[in-house]
Amino acid sequence: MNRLGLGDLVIDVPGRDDGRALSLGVEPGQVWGVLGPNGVGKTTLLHTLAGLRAPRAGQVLLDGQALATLGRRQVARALGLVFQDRQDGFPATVRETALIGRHPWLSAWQMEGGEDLRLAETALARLDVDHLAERLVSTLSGGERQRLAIATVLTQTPQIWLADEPTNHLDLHHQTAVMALLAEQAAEGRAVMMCLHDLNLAARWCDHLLLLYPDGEACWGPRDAMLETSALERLYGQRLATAEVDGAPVFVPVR
Ligand SMILES: Nc1ncnc2c1ncn2[C@@H]1O[C@H](COP(=O)(O)OP(=O)(O)OP(=O)(O)O)[C@@H](O)[C@H]1O
Repeated sequence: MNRLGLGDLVIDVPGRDDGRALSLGVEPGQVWGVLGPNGVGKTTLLHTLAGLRAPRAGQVLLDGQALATLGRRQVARALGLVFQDRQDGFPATVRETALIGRHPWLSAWQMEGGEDLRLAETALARLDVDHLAERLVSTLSGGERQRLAIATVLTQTPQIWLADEPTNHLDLHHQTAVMALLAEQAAEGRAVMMCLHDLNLAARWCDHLLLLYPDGEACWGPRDAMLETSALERLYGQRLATAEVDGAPVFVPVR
């Protein structure tokens, strides 16, 4: 299952009137960025797409089938989630945590095998946390935890990535490495949708954008059509100066 559909989807943002219904498809090979100010509903949207929260109206579709009608294991194999709230349930090492990504693929009492371990080791190395494999997760820094969360989803091998601020806590080098990884996932035929606060990362790495406005309005489409300065200024309530660097637009807040 590698196509995510939003069919007249109205997300349930507490205390807010219904916003514009969202109708779009996140196709294999596409990288979608969701942009909007604090509290507009970006996380709520991703949670709804993951089936963790019911929409007010409309539906989420995987390959045209309503998410609500699919089995949990089927959904867990298809969707990889990089979300913000992570709790340390019990003491686990970095390697053990990455291997949790294989659980949708194993039966209830099946132990991880050699191929599972290989996938985890490759993912840990890709996210530059392989040297921490024996460490307890509780001892990791914020950025190391974030990279482990992404390595765990990479170990899972989902066809669709849903990521809530995947560059959170990351230094500049690791921000770029993670965006490159997500772009690579798309180039290999997977679909990616992520929330971002950094407009410039979105402008450089996403090919489609969904803009969520505080009044419930929304617009979406190919990146170049969405990166209109006046629309972005209205989105954030912030004046912006623009330049072009390295072939991509760069937006800088104006005091
Ligand atoms: N359980 C809840 N009870 C009440 N309000 C909630 C609850 N969960 C979310 N909200 C509210 O819903 C709105 C949307 O929240 P959401 O986390 O989706 O926003 P966001 O766009 O991801 O914000 P941010 O950029 O700050 O991460 C916010 O105003 C938030 O306070």
